[in-house]
Amino acid sequence: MSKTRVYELAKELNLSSKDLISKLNDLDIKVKNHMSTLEDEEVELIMDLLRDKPQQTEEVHQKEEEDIFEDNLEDIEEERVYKKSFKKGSKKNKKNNKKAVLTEEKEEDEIKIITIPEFLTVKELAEKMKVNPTEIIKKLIAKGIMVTVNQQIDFENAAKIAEEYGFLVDKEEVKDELEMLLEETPDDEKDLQPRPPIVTVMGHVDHGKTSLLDAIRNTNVTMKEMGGITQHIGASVVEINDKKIVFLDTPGHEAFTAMRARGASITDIVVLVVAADDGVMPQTVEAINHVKAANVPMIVAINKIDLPTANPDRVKTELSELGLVPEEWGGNTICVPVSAKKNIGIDNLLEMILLVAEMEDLKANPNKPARGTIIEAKLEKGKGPVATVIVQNGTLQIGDAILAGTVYGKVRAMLDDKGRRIKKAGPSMPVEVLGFSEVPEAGDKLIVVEDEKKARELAERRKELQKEMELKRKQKVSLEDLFSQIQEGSVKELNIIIKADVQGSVEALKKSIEDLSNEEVRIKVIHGAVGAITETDVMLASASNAIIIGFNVRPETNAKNLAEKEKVDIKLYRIIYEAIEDIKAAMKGLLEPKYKEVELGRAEVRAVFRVPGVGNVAGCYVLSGKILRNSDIRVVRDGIVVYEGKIASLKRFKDDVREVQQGFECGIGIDRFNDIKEGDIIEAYQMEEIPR
Ligand SMILES: Nc1nc2c(ncn2[C@@H]2O[C@H](COP(=O)(O)OP(=O)(O)OP(=O)(O)O)[C@@H](O)[C@H]2O)c(=O)[nH]1
Repeated sequence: MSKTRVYELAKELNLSSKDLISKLNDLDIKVKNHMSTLEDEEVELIMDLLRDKPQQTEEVHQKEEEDIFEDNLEDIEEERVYKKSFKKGSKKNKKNNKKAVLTEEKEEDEIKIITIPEFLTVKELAEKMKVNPTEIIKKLIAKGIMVTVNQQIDFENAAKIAEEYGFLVDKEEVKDELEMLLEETPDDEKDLQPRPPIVTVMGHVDHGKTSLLDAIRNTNVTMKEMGGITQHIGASVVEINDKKIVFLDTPGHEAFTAMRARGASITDIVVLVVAADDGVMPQTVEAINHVKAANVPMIVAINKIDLPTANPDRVKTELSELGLVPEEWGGNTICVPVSAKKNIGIDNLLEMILLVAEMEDLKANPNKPARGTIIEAKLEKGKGPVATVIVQNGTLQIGDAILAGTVYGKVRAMLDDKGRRIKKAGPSMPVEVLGFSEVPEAGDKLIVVEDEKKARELAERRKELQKEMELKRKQKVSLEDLFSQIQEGSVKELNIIIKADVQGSVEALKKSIEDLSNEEVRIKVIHGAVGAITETDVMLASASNAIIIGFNVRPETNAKNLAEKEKVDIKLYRIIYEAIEDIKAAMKGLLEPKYKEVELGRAEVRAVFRVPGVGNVAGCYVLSGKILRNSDIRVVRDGIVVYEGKIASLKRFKDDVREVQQGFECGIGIDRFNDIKEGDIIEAYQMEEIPR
């Protein structure tokens, strides 16, 4: 018995295969695609039913046949290419130690996200999902959509297919001209040339960051030849073995993370200074955590080795305890002993920086218009707005039309770090640029555009957009919406910063919180330390999209304001169990806070009076908001909560009052708390029910 293929019958009936398939399906005759075969009875049945139906033109048929032919050919080709690329892909992935992509054996529970534009070809969709395009064509045909690999399908159909493969689908946003300009087109490998590394120095207070930077600048041969005149432009260039290294002049992880939070990650290598006589200190740990979060390579400079009390081995032991095992002990942390004061080991340190730079394979394309980042900017008398730019790719030249944030201009003059006028600045080079219309902001990206008119136009457009953007500003992850973000697939890793009153609590919280990781979300404590929540913590949270958990500590006022601005979620707890329960509940989507704390005001204790029969009364000045007689209060000493309770008495002079406003003095007696001290902050708050 001969078998008829769907497309043959379609031709016979002058129908498109798509129409025929849908009719067959209506008749409960299940066929998958145009290549499926039909039994004779089925052919007869359909012929009977469709005999009188309108005819399809010959051209449509011709086209369809051609498509099918082309389709089959391309399928074979695609299959070949696909197999090849898959083999290559998996090898490469293995090498890069990345998660294996796609495939027959892909993990079932892995969350896969795909971004699909308004229109894309079957081939593009197949590449995005790393599946065989033939499979997609089959699925589309089954839906009655006849396409070939190179034909476009719309977002809706592509999304349906992607969902069948278990992908979570995101729609690619249409980018406007500004965004397109900001997006850098990747360079061809052949156009890339090595560029100098950009280095930031970090470390604990007084461990010698500034001295080390000075020593580095002074050992520099070129500098000596030049007579050693440095001009402060925010970064300096040193040369060793004919190779350049760029040092950012503002040491410390605060500046580093603040830039990162603004999306300006310019540091290639970090030099962590640890004093050999003092060892690893709290800010050393903080710096390490900031660097780890940014995933930047780090070299340790063990400083002050000239001191008789220096103990480099102790530093190495302490570093090892933090997971930074020195190379000489079998690890991969480069440690260089130095003395900034006595000029020992500086050259060695510079050589190590070059070595790491080489391993990092830092490259850029000097032969194209520049892109860079503003690292400092100010208004200077006689010069107008000046800004230091670090060129990150391309070359900046005199006369270039530039755009940085909402500021535009034309490069009128450029000065290098030695104060010399220069005409062009290549990759990694810091230069002071004159010619901006206004003072740009540090952290702004600088791009070169075709002419000044365009730069001005774009700057103005950006100003308008800025207001909108301010509103739409990327909402960081918060505990309340964690669950929906997990479901959307936008959160796979939840970063947390822990600040607590004692180290024991930091450790306990860290352990219990990290244990909550499941297959959907990995919880990672990126930083944990003792003390109040600072602006730096908020910046780190902002840069790493983290939530801050404060245990028995409070945010500093500036940190609180910054958190609001940066949309960083700060959660404060007094009981470890509650913190853990909240995160657990948030991960399951069950977190429904019924009450919210509303701050009323803050008062500073300026004097403490002993009132016989009553106890201690705090003479206070209301710094902000107001203090209510019936408000809940907490006493905060150096950022740490020392007591929580109620007000026992609130007085203005001798009179009992119901409230005291900002800017007034008052006497506050605290219920069951006598240990009040000068300098304490009394925070007044109320619990408000949150409507569901
Ligand atoms: N003996 C000795 N003293 C050093 C060395 N390096 C720095 N110092 C001293 O250590 C002190 C602190 O050095 P700075 O360079 O100011 O340290 P810093 O890390 O920049 O300090 P902050 O900017 O306050 O964080 C100064 O008194 C320096 O003279 C060194 O190699 N040996």
